Amino acid sequence: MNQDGGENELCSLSPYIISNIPPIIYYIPNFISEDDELYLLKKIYEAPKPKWTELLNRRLQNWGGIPHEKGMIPDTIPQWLQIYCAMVEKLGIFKNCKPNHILINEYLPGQGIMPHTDGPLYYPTVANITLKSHAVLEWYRPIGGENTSDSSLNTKVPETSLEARNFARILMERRSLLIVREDMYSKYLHGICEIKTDIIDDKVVNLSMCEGRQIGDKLNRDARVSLTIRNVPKVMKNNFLFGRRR
Ligand SMILES: O=C(O)CCC(=O)C(=O)O
Ligand SMILES: [Fe+2]
Repeated sequence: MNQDGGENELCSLSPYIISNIPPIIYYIPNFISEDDELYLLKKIYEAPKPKWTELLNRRLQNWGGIPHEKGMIPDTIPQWLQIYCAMVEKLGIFKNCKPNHILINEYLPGQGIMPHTDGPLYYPTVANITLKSHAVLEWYRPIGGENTSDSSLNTKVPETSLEARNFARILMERRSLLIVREDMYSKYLHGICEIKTDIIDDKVVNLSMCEGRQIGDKLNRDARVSLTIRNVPKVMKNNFLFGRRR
């Protein structure tokens, strides 16, 4: 897409809004080039081993500081990541603030992330770049958040089950950008299932934006690396870190 800045950056994103879900998610295929993807992967895998935090179902690199209720102690973001933060910032999705935090997740086939919301430590907009392999992001209503006015949603499965609360799937292809804001950020939960193959079905709400994909496709996962780019509004000032200056 054209990444030139301008007065109406958000308007230029309107063709990328995913319809038939609550506001707002933008899906931008081919946001970065193949060369950018290779460059990012090279830099990510060059990071020293201690930069990785191993979790049970994925591993991650944290850049920019550790978000904290009392304020994040800011850490330098390397130039190779700042380039992509700037590309995202140009879209005009962070009003009066800039991306200052990047989480890099690596998922092997069969790994995923539990349903969650990103929470109040962040400005309520998240941008996510997918590298190396696709993923399917599952969306869930919160418990007690069922829409009873829609009879098609009435099923025999109790609404407390994850299956019953799962109302949409988004296919994130490699090199794409996903932007989540508003109710989809603050109200609904997202997660990635711990499976090795994704089956494309009619719950995939952005299928028409994914060239060459159709219902029934079986997509085997490779290792996927994602960049989650956010703003942490509360940051410690230097003089808090080193005591009061005299
Ligand atoms: O890897 C992804 O695409 C999702 C990551 C995520 O949800 C998070 O880091 O909060
Ligand atoms: Fe998340």
